[in-house]
Amino acid sequence: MAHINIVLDDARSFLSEQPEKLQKRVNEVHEMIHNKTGKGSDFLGWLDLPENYPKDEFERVLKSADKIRNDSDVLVVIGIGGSYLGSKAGLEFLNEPFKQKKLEVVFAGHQMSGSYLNHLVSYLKDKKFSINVISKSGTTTEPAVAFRVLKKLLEEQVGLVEARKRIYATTDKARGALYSLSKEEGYEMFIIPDDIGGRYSVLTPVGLLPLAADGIDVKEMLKGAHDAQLRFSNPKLEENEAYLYAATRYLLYKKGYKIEMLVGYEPNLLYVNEWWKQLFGESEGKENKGLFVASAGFSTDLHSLGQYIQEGERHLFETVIKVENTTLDTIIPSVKNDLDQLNYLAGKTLSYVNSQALKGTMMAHKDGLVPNMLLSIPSFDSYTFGYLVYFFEKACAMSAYLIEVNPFNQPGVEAYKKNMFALLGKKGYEHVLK
Ligand SMILES: O=P(O)(O)OC[C@H]1O[C@](O)(CO)[C@@H](O)[C@@H]1O
Repeated sequence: MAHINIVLDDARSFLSEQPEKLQKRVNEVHEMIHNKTGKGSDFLGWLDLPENYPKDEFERVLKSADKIRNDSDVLVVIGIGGSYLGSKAGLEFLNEPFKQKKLEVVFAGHQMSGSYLNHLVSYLKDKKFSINVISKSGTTTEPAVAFRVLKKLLEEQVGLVEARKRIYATTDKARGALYSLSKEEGYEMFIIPDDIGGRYSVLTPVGLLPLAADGIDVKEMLKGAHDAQLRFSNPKLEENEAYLYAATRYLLYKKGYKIEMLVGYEPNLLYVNEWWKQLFGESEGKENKGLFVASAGFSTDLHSLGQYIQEGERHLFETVIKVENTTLDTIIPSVKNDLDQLNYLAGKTLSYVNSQALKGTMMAHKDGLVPNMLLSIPSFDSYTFGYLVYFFEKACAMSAYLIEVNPFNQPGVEAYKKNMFALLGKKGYEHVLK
């Protein structure tokens, strides 16, 4: 049975060719992925990771997570892009809003705001904290700067020896400044495998350590990913929802819909959107090709972007995530005088109202000539998160190969870095702005 359901009813009528017609091409790309013959095939380590997850490393992740919870009130996760978005998405997906936990997980090094870092330093001053610094290359400016500042703070707070026991480094197995520094200092180290790129790394220690430290059942998460791996190893479109999604978005793109919006109706999904945007944006946006990926949280954004989606330029389609069961709910009370005129909703749950908003919006957007796809997931649980991650990873590889780009590189992100380094006077970049 499919764990993610995909409903294409509101997309099909916009297509002249149906996704099932692409089966032959999908089979070819599937072979390319599984036989590792496509562009960038050195980066397919995520494909069977859930099945072959190294046991000893998994045990070390769990042990370190326990130690972090015992040592600290706060875990600072330092990383940017694929080195933080997956764990942030997982935390938001799985955690209950407003719940105070024994360990607080906060993020740093995901931007360059001096003000943010200054506030974080003040916040940490009278708290016990550990650091998980994550960088595959080990040389990315944002996390490196944040680490320099927070490492100093921790060393001043607890001394060099204890600080070394509270810093966990997740990086390459043999290269990069973070690798050398961590070896030198003797930090507990976790490896990001050579064949897994940053945006595909959430199921490696990149995501697992912060999530496990937060108390999330990462075993279940890997189980979900493993079941997705098994389901999506069959290329048949009628049994492979990841490929069906990829084929449909490809056909919509070919029809002139250049923007895909990922839409959720629960705030817990907001960072899944952010993670998904990096996954698809960095994988497909190259060689002047690729869907522009955007996102929205409804019904919030129906009161802002909703106007554009309904009546603006007709170049976008939506992929809507519906969560079938949210654990807690709110019943709308009945009031005597009905001054707010809401008694027609009395006794109904807010989830019911939300689901009618979803239905009504999909109908309205379809009428406004916006194709829609619906992905239903059962609930906010670790298994589903792992499953969803793998679903999008596999769909992304298929999607990028369908438009014939390398899903696993990101040459374009170097352009701004070169200019920035030249402007900052970094050695070796003097020629760039001449
Ligand atoms: O883990 P690293 O090497 O610090 O890289 C962080 C992020 O920066 C990029 O290399 C470029 O934005 C992403 O692909 C990556 O996820």
